[in-house]
Amino acid sequence: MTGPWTDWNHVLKVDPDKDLVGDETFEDVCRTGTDAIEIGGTLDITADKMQRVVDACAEYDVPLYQEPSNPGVVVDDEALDGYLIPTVFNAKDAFWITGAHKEWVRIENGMDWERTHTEAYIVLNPEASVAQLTDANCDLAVDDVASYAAVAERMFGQEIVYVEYSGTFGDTEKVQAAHDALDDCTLFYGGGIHDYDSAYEMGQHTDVVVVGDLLHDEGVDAVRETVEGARDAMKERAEA
Ligand SMILES: CC(C)=CCC/C(C)=C/CC/C(C)=C/CC/C(C)=C/COP(=O)(O)OP(=O)(O)O
Ligand SMILES: O=P(O)(O)OC[C@@H](O)CO
Ligand SMILES: [Mg+2]
Repeated sequence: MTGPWTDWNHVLKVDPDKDLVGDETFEDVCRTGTDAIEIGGTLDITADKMQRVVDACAEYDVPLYQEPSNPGVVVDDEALDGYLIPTVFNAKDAFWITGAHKEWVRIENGMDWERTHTEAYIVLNPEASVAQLTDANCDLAVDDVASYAAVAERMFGQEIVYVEYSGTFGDTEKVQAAHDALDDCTLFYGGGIHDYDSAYEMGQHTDVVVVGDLLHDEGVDAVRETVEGARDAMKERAEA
Protein backbone atom coordinates (compact mmCIF):
# COMPACT_ATOMS: atom_id res chain seq x y z
CA MET A 1 0.00 0.00 0.00
CA THR A 2 1.49 3.30 -0.97
CA GLY A 3 0.75 6.82 0.04
CA PRO A 4 2.78 10.02 0.27
CA TRP A 5 3.57 9.20 3.93
CA THR A 6 5.96 6.49 2.80
CA ASP A 7 8.39 9.36 2.07
CA TRP A 8 7.74 11.33 5.26
CA ASN A 9 9.96 11.53 8.35
CA HIS A 10 8.05 14.15 10.32
CA VAL A 11 4.47 15.29 10.75
CA LEU A 12 3.35 18.37 12.65
CA LYS A 13 -0.01 17.93 14.37
CA VAL A 14 -1.81 21.25 14.81
CA ASP A 15 -4.52 21.27 17.48
CA PRO A 16 -7.22 23.70 16.31
CA ASP A 17 -8.26 24.24 19.94
CA LYS A 18 -4.81 25.51 20.96
CA ASP A 19 -3.07 28.83 20.30
CA LEU A 20 0.23 29.48 18.59
CA VAL A 21 3.07 30.97 20.64
CA GLY A 22 3.50 34.77 20.80
CA ASP A 23 3.18 36.40 17.39
CA GLU A 24 3.93 33.27 15.36
CA THR A 25 1.72 32.78 12.30
CA PHE A 26 0.46 29.81 10.29
CA GLU A 27 2.92 30.85 7.61
CA ASP A 28 5.68 30.14 10.17
CA VAL A 29 3.96 26.84 11.03
CA CYS A 30 3.95 25.80 7.36
CA ARG A 31 7.64 26.66 7.03
CA THR A 32 9.08 24.47 9.78
CA GLY A 33 10.30 21.93 7.22
CA THR A 34 7.83 19.28 8.36
CA ASP A 35 6.68 16.84 5.68
CA ALA A 36 2.97 17.31 6.37
CA ILE A 37 0.51 18.99 8.67
CA GLU A 38 -2.20 16.97 10.34
CA ILE A 39 -4.99 19.02 11.90
CA GLY A 40 -6.61 17.36 14.90
CA GLY A 41 -7.05 17.04 18.64
CA THR A 42 -9.33 15.22 21.04
CA LEU A 43 -10.93 17.88 23.23
CA ASP A 44 -13.17 20.79 22.22
CA ILE A 45 -12.75 20.42 18.48
CA THR A 46 -15.38 21.93 16.18
CA ALA A 47 -15.73 22.14 12.40
CA ASP A 48 -15.31 25.95 12.64
CA LYS A 49 -12.01 25.66 14.49
CA MET A 50 -10.84 23.04 11.97
CA GLN A 51 -11.85 25.28 9.06
CA ARG A 52 -9.89 28.23 10.45
CA VAL A 53 -6.66 26.22 10.45
CA VAL A 54 -7.33 24.82 6.95
CA ASP A 55 -7.91 28.37 5.65
CA ALA A 56 -4.79 29.70 7.36
CA CYS A 57 -2.56 26.95 5.87
CA ALA A 58 -4.20 26.61 2.44
CA GLU A 59 -1.93 28.93 0.49
CA TYR A 60 1.35 27.24 1.53
CA ASP A 61 2.57 24.15 -0.22
CA VAL A 62 2.98 21.77 2.73
CA PRO A 63 0.64 18.74 2.44
CA LEU A 64 -2.44 19.29 4.59
CA TYR A 65 -4.49 16.50 6.16
CA GLN A 66 -7.42 16.58 8.51
CA GLU A 67 -7.55 14.05 11.34
CA PRO A 68 -11.13 14.23 12.61
CA SER A 69 -11.91 13.19 16.18
CA ASN A 70 -15.58 12.63 15.36
CA PRO A 71 -17.81 12.71 12.27
CA GLY A 72 -19.20 16.16 13.09
CA VAL A 73 -15.89 18.00 12.66
CA VAL A 74 -15.00 16.83 9.14
CA VAL A 75 -14.62 19.77 6.77
CA ASP A 76 -15.04 19.48 3.03
CA ASP A 77 -12.30 21.60 1.54
CA GLU A 78 -10.27 21.41 -1.67
CA ALA A 79 -7.22 22.66 0.19
CA LEU A 80 -7.01 19.37 2.07
CA ASP A 81 -4.86 16.64 0.55
CA GLY A 82 -6.91 14.12 2.45
CA TYR A 83 -8.42 12.75 5.63
CA LEU A 84 -6.54 10.49 8.03
CA ILE A 85 -9.28 8.60 9.83
CA PRO A 86 -8.36 7.09 13.20
CA THR A 87 -9.58 3.73 14.45
CA VAL A 88 -8.53 3.01 18.03
CA PHE A 89 -7.61 -0.66 18.00
CA ASN A 90 -7.32 -0.95 21.79
CA ALA A 91 -10.48 1.04 22.60
CA LYS A 92 -12.92 -0.72 24.92
CA ASP A 93 -15.72 1.41 23.55
CA ALA A 94 -16.57 0.08 20.08
CA PHE A 95 -17.85 3.49 18.99
CA TRP A 96 -14.18 4.38 18.36
CA ILE A 97 -13.55 1.19 16.33
CA THR A 98 -16.48 1.11 13.90
CA GLY A 99 -19.38 3.11 15.40
CA ALA A 100 -18.15 6.61 14.54
CA HIS A 101 -17.14 5.39 11.10
CA LYS A 102 -20.58 3.94 10.40
CA GLU A 103 -22.20 7.21 11.51
CA TRP A 104 -19.87 9.23 9.29
CA VAL A 105 -20.68 7.18 6.19
CA ARG A 106 -24.40 7.32 7.05
CA ILE A 107 -24.54 11.13 7.31
CA GLU A 108 -22.14 12.04 4.50
CA ASN A 109 -23.58 13.04 1.19
CA GLY A 110 -21.37 10.75 -0.88
CA MET A 111 -17.97 9.65 0.35
CA ASP A 112 -14.69 10.97 -0.98
CA TRP A 113 -12.96 7.58 -0.74
CA GLU A 114 -10.02 8.72 -2.88
CA ARG A 115 -8.94 11.15 -0.19
CA THR A 116 -9.92 8.97 2.79
CA HIS A 117 -7.08 7.07 4.47
CA THR A 118 -6.86 4.82 7.50
CA GLU A 119 -4.83 5.18 10.66
CA ALA A 120 -4.82 2.34 13.21
CA TYR A 121 -4.19 3.87 16.62
CA ILE A 122 -2.62 1.93 19.47
CA VAL A 123 -3.10 4.30 22.40
CA LEU A 124 -0.56 3.77 25.20
CA ASN A 125 -0.65 6.76 27.57
CA PRO A 126 -3.61 6.26 29.94
CA GLU A 127 -3.43 9.92 31.03
CA ALA A 128 -4.04 11.29 27.52
CA SER A 129 -7.47 12.65 26.59
CA VAL A 130 -7.64 10.24 23.68
CA ALA A 131 -7.14 7.26 26.05
CA GLN A 132 -9.83 8.49 28.42
CA LEU A 133 -12.33 9.35 25.71
CA THR A 134 -12.05 5.99 24.00
CA ASP A 135 -11.58 3.95 27.20
CA ALA A 136 -8.41 2.47 25.75
CA ASN A 137 -6.72 -0.51 27.36
CA CYS A 138 -3.20 0.91 27.64
CA ASP A 139 -1.90 -1.96 29.73
CA LEU A 140 -0.20 -3.67 26.80
CA ALA A 141 3.03 -5.67 26.68
CA VAL A 142 5.51 -5.51 23.81
CA ASP A 143 3.97 -8.53 22.09
CA ASP A 144 0.46 -7.09 22.44
CA VAL A 145 1.57 -3.96 20.63
CA ALA A 146 3.30 -5.93 17.88
CA SER A 147 0.22 -8.12 17.46
CA TYR A 148 -2.15 -5.17 17.20
CA ALA A 149 0.12 -3.70 14.54
CA ALA A 150 0.11 -6.93 12.52
CA VAL A 151 -3.67 -7.29 12.85
CA ALA A 152 -4.14 -3.69 11.68
CA GLU A 153 -2.05 -4.25 8.58
CA ARG A 154 -2.86 -7.85 7.65
CA MET A 155 -6.46 -8.25 8.74
CA PHE A 156 -7.87 -4.73 8.60
CA GLY A 157 -5.88 -3.31 5.66
CA GLN A 158 -4.90 -0.14 7.50
CA GLU A 159 -2.52 2.20 5.66
CA ILE A 160 -0.87 3.69 8.75
CA VAL A 161 -0.29 2.29 12.24
CA TYR A 162 -0.01 5.03 14.87
CA VAL A 163 1.61 4.31 18.24
CA GLU A 164 0.17 7.12 20.36
CA TYR A 165 1.76 8.30 23.61
CA SER A 166 0.26 11.81 23.39
CA GLY A 167 1.84 13.95 26.14
CA THR A 168 4.66 11.61 27.13
CA PHE A 169 7.74 10.03 25.55
CA GLY A 170 7.03 6.38 24.84
CA ASP A 171 8.68 3.01 25.31
CA THR A 172 11.06 2.58 22.37
CA GLU A 173 10.91 -1.21 22.69
CA LYS A 174 7.16 -1.17 22.02
CA VAL A 175 7.57 1.24 19.11
CA GLN A 176 10.30 -0.93 17.59
CA ALA A 177 8.12 -4.03 18.05
CA ALA A 178 5.30 -2.36 16.12
CA HIS A 179 7.79 -1.41 13.40
CA ASP A 180 9.14 -4.94 13.16
CA ALA A 181 5.60 -6.34 12.88
CA LEU A 182 4.80 -4.25 9.80
CA ASP A 183 5.59 -4.91 6.21
CA ASP A 184 4.24 -2.18 3.87
CA CYS A 185 2.25 -0.23 6.41
CA THR A 186 3.82 3.06 7.61
CA LEU A 187 4.44 3.50 11.35
CA PHE A 188 3.66 6.87 12.94
CA TYR A 189 4.83 7.59 16.47
CA GLY A 190 3.55 10.54 18.52
CA GLY A 191 4.07 11.65 22.11
CA GLY A 192 6.46 13.84 24.08
CA ILE A 193 8.85 14.74 21.26
CA HIS A 194 10.28 18.04 22.49
CA ASP A 195 13.76 18.60 21.03
CA TYR A 196 16.38 17.33 18.59
CA ASP A 197 17.48 14.45 20.82
CA SER A 198 14.02 13.02 21.53
CA ALA A 199 13.14 13.19 17.82
CA TYR A 200 16.46 11.60 16.91
CA GLU A 201 16.01 8.82 19.46
CA MET A 202 12.47 7.90 18.45
CA GLY A 203 13.38 8.36 14.78
CA GLN A 204 15.44 5.21 15.10
CA HIS A 205 12.34 3.14 15.86
CA THR A 206 9.57 4.55 13.68
CA ASP A 207 8.96 5.63 10.09
CA VAL A 208 7.41 8.99 10.99
CA VAL A 209 7.75 11.15 14.10
CA VAL A 210 4.65 13.21 14.95
CA VAL A 211 5.04 16.40 16.99
CA GLY A 212 2.02 18.05 18.62
CA ASP A 213 1.99 20.12 21.82
CA LEU A 214 5.52 21.46 21.29
CA LEU A 215 4.17 23.79 18.60
CA HIS A 216 1.64 25.29 21.01
CA ASP A 217 3.96 25.30 24.05
CA GLU A 218 7.35 26.29 22.63
CA GLY A 219 6.79 27.36 19.02
CA VAL A 220 8.17 26.86 15.55
CA ASP A 221 11.91 27.01 16.30
CA ALA A 222 11.58 24.08 18.70
CA VAL A 223 9.54 22.19 16.07
CA ARG A 224 12.24 22.83 13.47
CA GLU A 225 14.80 21.09 15.73
CA THR A 226 12.59 18.00 15.87
CA VAL A 227 12.39 17.98 12.06
CA GLU A 228 16.21 17.88 12.00
CA GLY A 229 16.36 15.14 14.64
CA ALA A 230 13.88 12.90 12.86
CA ARG A 231 15.51 13.49 9.48
CA ASP A 232 19.03 12.74 10.74
CA ALA A 233 17.91 9.51 12.44
CA MET A 234 16.14 8.26 9.35
CA LYS A 235 18.93 9.27 7.01
CA GLU A 236 21.42 7.32 9.11
CA ARG A 237 19.09 4.34 9.16
CA ALA A 238 18.69 4.41 5.40
CA GLU A 239 22.47 4.54 4.93
CA ALA A 240 23.21 1.77 7.45
C1 LIG B 1 -15.00 8.32 11.65
C2 LIG B 1 -14.59 9.69 11.99
C3 LIG B 1 -14.76 10.72 10.95
C4 LIG B 1 -14.08 10.04 13.19
C5 LIG B 1 -13.82 9.12 14.32
C6 LIG B 1 -12.37 9.04 14.57
C7 LIG B 1 -11.99 8.34 15.83
C8 LIG B 1 -12.24 6.89 15.97
C9 LIG B 1 -11.36 9.08 16.80
C10 LIG B 1 -10.90 8.52 18.07
C11 LIG B 1 -9.53 8.95 18.43
C12 LIG B 1 -9.27 10.42 18.43
C13 LIG B 1 -10.05 11.29 19.36
C14 LIG B 1 -8.39 10.93 17.55
C15 LIG B 1 -8.06 12.37 17.39
C16 LIG B 1 -6.61 12.61 17.17
C17 LIG B 1 -5.80 12.59 18.41
C18 LIG B 1 -5.42 11.32 19.05
C19 LIG B 1 -5.39 13.73 18.94
C20 LIG B 1 -4.55 13.82 20.16
O1 LIG B 1 -5.35 14.05 21.19
P1 LIG B 1 -4.84 14.33 22.68
O2 LIG B 1 -3.47 14.87 22.67
O3 LIG B 1 -5.13 13.12 23.50
O4 LIG B 1 -5.89 15.43 23.04
P2 LIG B 1 -5.82 16.96 23.50
O5 LIG B 1 -4.53 17.51 22.99
O6 LIG B 1 -7.04 17.56 22.88
O7 LIG B 1 -5.88 16.89 24.99
O1 LIG C 1 1.41 16.40 21.73
P1 LIG C 1 2.46 15.34 21.65
O2 LIG C 1 2.84 14.76 22.99
O3 LIG C 1 3.64 15.81 20.85
O4 LIG C 1 1.82 14.11 20.85
C1 LIG C 1 1.65 14.20 19.45
C2 LIG C 1 0.50 13.40 18.93
O5 LIG C 1 0.78 12.02 18.91
C3 LIG C 1 -0.81 13.65 19.62
O6 LIG C 1 -1.80 13.00 18.90
MG1 LIG D 1 -2.60 16.75 22.47
